Amino acid sequence: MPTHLEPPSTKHHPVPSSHQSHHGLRLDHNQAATPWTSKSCTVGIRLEDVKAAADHRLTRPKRLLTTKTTKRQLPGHVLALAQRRRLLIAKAKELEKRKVIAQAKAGQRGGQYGTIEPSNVMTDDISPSVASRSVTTPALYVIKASPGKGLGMFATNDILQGTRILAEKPFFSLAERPEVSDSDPHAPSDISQAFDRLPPSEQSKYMSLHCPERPDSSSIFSIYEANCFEMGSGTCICLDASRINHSCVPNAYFSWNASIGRETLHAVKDIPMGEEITISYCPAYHTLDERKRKLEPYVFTCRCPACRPDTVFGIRSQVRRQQMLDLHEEIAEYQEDPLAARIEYRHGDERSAILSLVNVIEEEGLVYEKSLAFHEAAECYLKRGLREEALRYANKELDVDHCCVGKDSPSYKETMAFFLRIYFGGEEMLD
Ligand SMILES: C[S@@+](CC[C@H](N)C(=O)[O-])C[C@H]1O[C@@H](n2cnc3c(N)ncnc32)[C@H](O)[C@@H]1O
Repeated sequence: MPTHLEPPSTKHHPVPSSHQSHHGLRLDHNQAATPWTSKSCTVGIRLEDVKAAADHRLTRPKRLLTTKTTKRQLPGHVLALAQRRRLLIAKAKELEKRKVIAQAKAGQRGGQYGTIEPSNVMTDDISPSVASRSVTTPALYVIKASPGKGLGMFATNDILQGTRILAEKPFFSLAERPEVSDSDPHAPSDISQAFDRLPPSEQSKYMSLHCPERPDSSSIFSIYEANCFEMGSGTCICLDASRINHSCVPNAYFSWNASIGRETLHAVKDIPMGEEITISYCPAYHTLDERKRKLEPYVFTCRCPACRPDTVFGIRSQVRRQQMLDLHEEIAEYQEDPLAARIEYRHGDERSAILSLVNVIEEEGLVYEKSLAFHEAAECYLKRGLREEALRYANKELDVDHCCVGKDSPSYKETMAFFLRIYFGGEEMLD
């Protein structure tokens, strides 16, 4: 089953050819190796964080004053940045205030990226199983029939982009055992033993989850494969999250947040009340045929806009997905051998290939994938000594990560660290 893979500390570019293991809702993108440089940071800018980090840094005078870069940049440049920062902070506060008002009007609680605490966020003083059960009357979504798809998750309010829709504790989990198989790190016996340890009432909840008809395997195994999510180095079942259906152009993003020990779901677009909330069970860097193959274990035919070759969007999507793959390869080539790449490819340099990739991703209506592209763009500008541009793209990366994983996610914090390293001195500051 498709699984959201959120590695604890790094993000990697997707490499379609090596994507083998999409069991359950395990999201593959984090797992994939990549010819691109691995990304060691994460998400969306909150100016308060920049300010807090800046203040923190300024209270560490020794390090500040012994930094070659800082000494060189203190005059004028720092003052201008500080001035700009003050203006941006004021603007961000105003925007935040407006968003809170808008969300209050929409009947939601909270009002910023990642700050909404939906009613299904469980407290630590109840067991995961009880907690999962308590997710029956969530504020932002309802689980109900989705025509042709079984059950699905639907927005009960207008949900703003970046809102944390769900933060669910695992119902039960399994440590990964790569020795079992590369593509399927869980032995059926691991799953049935974990199942046997559940109390009968929990077993019946487990058995009520969707079970694809697969004659080759037991129901307990098929249910796990069709419903499990990546969870650090293992996988888990979350009762509500398991009801989210797939779209190749999803409106939400699912990831494991190790800081809070929960699977989180964020709106990557504004989701109108009544709309189905969807995630992608497989990586975006796949052609239509490849996606079909990846989705086979789930035993359904995807009819999302990207999988409709009878529509204009569907036709164009096929071109774009191929472009994404080609650009991915081209960027890797520029990083490995720029001279050879310049002869072979039309873009002339890595930077313009990355910017083309960002455009294609945007046209395709994908969001999370932009984070990696923005990161590459930031690093690329940094390599050329174009710090302001690098900062601009690191800032965009931070925004995407903020929207997709939330500020409390370790990967967001890594992206913030990356952003701040550029902000405070560029590449020389990278340690
Ligand atoms: C993790 S479950 C999702 C919730 C499930 N619909 C339910 O009733 O519990 C995965 C299963 O949902 C169905 N499904 C998911 N996305 C779908 C889609 N886009 N179209 C049709 N069926 C879908 C498939 O049967 C798939 O095996």
